[in-house]
Formats: sequence, C-alpha cells, structure tokens
Amino acid sequence: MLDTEPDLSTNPFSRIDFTSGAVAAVSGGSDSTALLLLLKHHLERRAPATRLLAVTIDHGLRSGSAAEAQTVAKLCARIGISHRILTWSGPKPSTGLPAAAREARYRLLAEAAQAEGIGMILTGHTADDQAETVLMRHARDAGQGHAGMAGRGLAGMAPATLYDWRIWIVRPLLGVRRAVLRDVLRRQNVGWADDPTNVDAAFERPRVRAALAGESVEHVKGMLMLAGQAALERRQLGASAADLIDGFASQPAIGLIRLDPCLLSSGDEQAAVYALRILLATTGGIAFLPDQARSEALFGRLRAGFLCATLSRTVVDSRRSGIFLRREARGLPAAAAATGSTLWDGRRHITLNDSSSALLIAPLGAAAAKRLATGEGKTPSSLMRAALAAEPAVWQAGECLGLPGYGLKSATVEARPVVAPFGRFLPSFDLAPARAVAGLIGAAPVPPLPFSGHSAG
Ligand SMILES: Nc1ncnc2c1ncn2[C@@H]1O[C@H](COP(=O)(O)OP(=O)(O)OP(=O)(O)O)[C@@H](O)[C@H]1O
Repeated sequence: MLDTEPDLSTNPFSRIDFTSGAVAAVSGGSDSTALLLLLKHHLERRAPATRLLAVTIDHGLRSGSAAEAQTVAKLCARIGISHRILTWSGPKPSTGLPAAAREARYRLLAEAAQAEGIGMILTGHTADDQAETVLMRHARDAGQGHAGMAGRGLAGMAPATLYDWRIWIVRPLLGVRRAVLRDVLRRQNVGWADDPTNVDAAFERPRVRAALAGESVEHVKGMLMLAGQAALERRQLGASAADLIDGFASQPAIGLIRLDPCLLSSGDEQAAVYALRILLATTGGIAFLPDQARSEALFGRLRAGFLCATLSRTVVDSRRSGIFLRREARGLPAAAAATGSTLWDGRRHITLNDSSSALLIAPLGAAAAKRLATGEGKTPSSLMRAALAAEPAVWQAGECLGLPGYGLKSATVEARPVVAPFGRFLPSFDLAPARAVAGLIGAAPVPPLPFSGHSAG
C-alpha cells in the first residue's frame, strides 16, 4: 500500500525516531484515522517494539463527541492498538473556544504521553490543513498591512513543534493531501467521522477551507510552495539571529542581558532586529514577539544614540557600557504562596521541592536588591540591582530568604529561566534562536528533535 500510492511514495515516517514511543492523536476524523493505520503499518515493518498509544480527546462540546471517541476505541481494539479517551472537563470560555479547546487538547495529549513515559505526539495535519493555515495568515497579514515582511507566519505549521519545552508534536502527513488519505481508508473499508464544526461558517478555518475547495490543485500547490520557501527563510533568519545572540549577548546578572553595541553594525540588520525582538520577549516574559515596525524603530533609535525606552515589558537602557535589557518594574506578579510548579511572570518556572514550610514568592523589590552584593565589574551595579529587584524571591513571615539560584542556600525552591516566546510552542523552524537564548539565560536545553540526523526538516 505505502509503496504504490503516488502521494505516499515516500514513507512519511521514515525519518522519525520512534525510540521514545509515540502517542497518535486520533480524533476519529479521516486524517488522524489514516495516520493511525499508516503508522501501524510502518511500525510493524520497521520498529515493532515501539510503544504506541492512540489518544482521543473528548472535548464535550458536541452531543456526538463521546460516541465518536468510542468508535475510535473500537477500531483500536480491533487492530490491537492501546487507546485512551481523555475528557476536557472544566469551564469552557464563551469566546475563543477553538483556541481554548486546542490548548486543552495539547495539555491532555502531553499528560497522556508523559504518564506512559512517551516522548512524542503525532498528529494527522495534512497538506490541506497547511494550505488553509497559510491562507489564513496571508489574510491576517494583508489586513494589518504587513504584506511582504511577515514571512515568519507564512511558513505555516512546522513539521515538528516542541510543546511546553518537553514533548515534541510531529506532523508526518503535512505533505500528503486529504483525498489520498481518504482513499487509504476506503480501500481498507474503514470509516471516519465528519466533524460538523469543520463546515461551520461561524469559524475562520471552515470558511477558508470552503474557499480553498473552489481553488485549483495548482493554486493549492502554489500555496504550499510559498510556505516551503517562507519556512526556509525563517530557518535561515533564525540561524543568523542565533549567531548574533551567541556573539553579542551576555547575561551579567540574572534578569539582565547585555548587548554589545557592535550588534547594531553587524551588517545583517534583519537578523539583528529579529534577535532583538526575541530577547525583548524573553526578558519581558511575553509569549509573542514585539511588533516588527516598533522593533525596527527602536533599533534605529539605538543606532542614533543612548536612550532608555520600554518595549515588550522590557526596559532597554543603552549607555556607554552597553545596551542592557531588563524586566520593567511595573506589573510584576503579586505575592503568592509557593505551590508545586508554576510559571511566574511568563519568565521563570518555579518548583517547590518541599511543601512543609509556608513560603511566599514575590518580587525581590528595590529595597532587598540594594542589600545584595552584585560584585565589581564592567556592568553598572545599579542596573544589576534593578534587574534583580524584578526577580522572584522567597519570603517567609515577612522576611526575604533570598533569590533561588542567587544566594538562597536552600534548594527548597528552584527558579528556572524560561525562553518566553518559545516556552509553550517552539516550532522546529525556530530551533536555532531558541537554543541560543536557552544557553544565554540558563534555561533547560531543548530536547533533541525526534528525527534521524536531528535535522529540522
Ligand atoms: N479530539 C481530538 N482527539 C485527538 N486528537 C485530535 C483531536 N482533534 C484534533 N486532533 C489531532 O489534531 C490534528 C488536527 O486536527 P484539527 O485540524 O481538527 O485541529 P486544529 O485545531 O486545526 O489543530 P491545531 O490547531 O492543533 O493545529 C488531527 O489530525 C489529530 O491528530
């Protein structure tokens, strides 16, 4: 079957490393049901010892969803694949429902994988999904007057995305058309469920899907080529930005990044602005990069002379001793009891290793920062203290016990830096700058890509 089908003539799983097992995300729709059958076929022949678990998320949003999940369970039982159904419980928002459902879906899939010690999730996203994604981003960019410089989004979905900095989501069918997958199912006499929300014109994706259905095959091919080109450019830009971060950025104190002013005349302005945007989002603890135009304007002002400005919750302080980035003092989290594991201010993963004592986590603040020894060096100590003041400190009964990793003797609380713009979702296109920033700020290393040869694909 795999060897004779034109669009599946190259085995879509051949480059994937299955050593850590796989969770197949199966909704019961045609794409993910075909994913399951093709994957089973591949593993039986090439890696029969692989741990494979199929998981269906019941979002509980439609009356038929539980029955659809049961249909997947029956199919899995028939073909001998372990299967779990996980239900999205908890409040459902009245706006932004698709995004919230997606967030919950990935969280539950990752939990299922982790519970089984599996390090990878496979989804059934197809070439049709990719064309829809690119078309939607095109429309959004054009609406915002960004056409021409928004190549980043036009890359579409990446072949792999790291979720929560811990588990890879791989999309092996991104190059395969939906019609081909449906043929596979028909030939094996396997049915699938048609999700009515896929044709509900109240949502953007179904509207785009309907528009694409009327387009020629050539048009869709053109969209996919555009995405491929944009992905290549995004990877190249990311690699150049990573080189600039490695060469020109340092961290003289926790929360303080110093940029060598030579960055401003490095010769690759586009990559330098991209590096600046990534570092601004990281320092400010923001999941998205600051606006391109505002970042370019800031870059221009940095070239023109010394300044102190704020963008992306980050104070940019350019002076004779360098360009310094630190979290602004406004809008820091209020004091809160330390609990198991939390993301603090979008910037720090706080882990409480011993819950026997009642501890509070709150910003160190200017007064306590003044008492910290910051050492002698080229970096002005006032800047180091300002950065440390915005770091999470451990407090008990009104007394500051110190900063985790900076003078706090006990290992009760750990605070690990997070590469904020990529902390939740890291598309494989952006691996190079994510690795560079992780090295710079002391974040956990990026787990290796589950592809043989570790290429970003
Ligand atoms: N209810 C579900 N249970 C398990 N997996 C699912 C479910 N819904 C979607 N998936 C997985 O996600 C893939 C894409 O599905 P779909 O296109 O409906 O989601 P999407 O919202 O566009 O995805 P995303 O936003 O994650 O890119 C499916 O092929 C399947 O692998």
